[in-house]
Amino acid sequence: MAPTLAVSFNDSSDITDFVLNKGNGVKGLSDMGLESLPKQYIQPLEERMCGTKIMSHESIPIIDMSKWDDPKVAEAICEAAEKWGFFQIINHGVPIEVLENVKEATHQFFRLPAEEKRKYLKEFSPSNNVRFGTSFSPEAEKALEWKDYLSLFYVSEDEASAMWPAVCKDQVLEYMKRSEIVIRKLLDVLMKNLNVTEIDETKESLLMGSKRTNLNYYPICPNPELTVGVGRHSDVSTLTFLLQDDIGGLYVRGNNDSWIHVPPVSGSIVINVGDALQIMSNGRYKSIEHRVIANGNSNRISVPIFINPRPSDKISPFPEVLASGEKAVYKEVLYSDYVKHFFRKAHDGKKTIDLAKI
Ligand SMILES: COc1cc(/C=C/C(=O)SCCNC(=O)CCNC(=O)[C@H](O)C(C)(C)COP(=O)(O)OP(=O)(O)OC[C@H]2O[C@@H](n3cnc4c(N)ncnc43)[C@H](O)[C@@H]2OP(=O)(O)O)ccc1O
Ligand SMILES: O=C(O)CCC(=O)C(=O)O
Ligand SMILES: [Fe+2]
Repeated sequence: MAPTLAVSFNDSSDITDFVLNKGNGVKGLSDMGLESLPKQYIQPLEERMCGTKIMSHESIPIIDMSKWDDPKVAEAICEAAEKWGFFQIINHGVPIEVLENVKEATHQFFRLPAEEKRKYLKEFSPSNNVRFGTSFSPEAEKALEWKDYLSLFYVSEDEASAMWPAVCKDQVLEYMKRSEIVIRKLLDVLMKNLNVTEIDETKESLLMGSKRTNLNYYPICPNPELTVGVGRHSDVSTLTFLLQDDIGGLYVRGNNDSWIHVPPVSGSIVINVGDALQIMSNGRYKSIEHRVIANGNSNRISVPIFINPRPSDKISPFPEVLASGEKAVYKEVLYSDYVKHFFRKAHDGKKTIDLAKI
């Protein structure tokens, strides 16, 4: 039997208030045992999964990083970034315990009462670097997405210790610290393949000058087929380092309008190319559209680390890539302008990158 409803809604503005302003998020709706999806969450037919072509026999590459020095590993990484924009890594060196701890900390944060989580809404958060929210860009969206999140922009250990929620800060910091070695290795390999032989201070800033970790929570949804967890988008990062749990539901755009599932692989990390790297590589590495479905039976979490340029960096194709006479297909853009452009509209596939196209 569904639990008794502690809150009842008279109209749709009550739901918006409950979810967005009171800090209950969609988890609050789900926990109430809501029997049907509120109309704000009903996505247009073309954004739903039904009727789309799913390539169940295809899968993105899984790359074993244990033999790191083997040139075949480097080759596989570069090929995956060029062809797929998405791959999974196993035996990457981040201890399983660190991954398990950050997943548990994510559950702990979302289990907090709404009054606690509400303290991190944009209007109340003690820091602009800590933000609890729901959907993606609710003011800009015609239909909302069935997801809550906590977004943590990394400035320093001290700032994080002072400002990030106590239930998850140590676990997220450890996860970010342990992932850094892997991220550097990946970027090293990807850069060598572009004839960028040295990652100096300027390049280091452009490739990995800022980091943001999101804790994503997708609660059980009463009508998952009518909505989305996350709509079609490409990330605006250089690379995204994504930990998912064992539920599944992430899909990547394949050829000819098809979609390919990214199956949970125990201990693995999903890596994807973001728009910033597509721009800096002049299109050699591709940021691929992806989306997450809603689930009717299980709560799902994921923990992406977005590795980005600094907000004050100007990004454009690297000179090394254009040295052989290749024509630039992207112009220079200020990275913070690019990110603001992304956040000020609803998810819209690959459209953000049009801002940088020549
Ligand atoms: C949330 O669901 C998501 C998220 C994603 C994210 C994918 C990524 O690739 S994130 C990588 C983002 N890059 C960075 O964080 C780079 C460094 N940061 C910056 O450049 C700046 O912090 C900034 C993001 C540009 C914010 O600049 P600031 O000048 O401080 O301006 P604000 O007023 O704070 O924000 C501008 C505008 O963006 C909205 N916004 C900012 N941060 C977030 C956030 N973490 N989550 C959601 N929205 C955010 C903010 O509300 C402002 O909009 P207004 O309409 O209020 O003006 C992928 C998929 C998902 O589903
Ligand atoms: O939850 C996932 O698996 C992916 C989430 C995502 O695409 C994002 O946060 O950018
Ligand atoms: Fe994403």
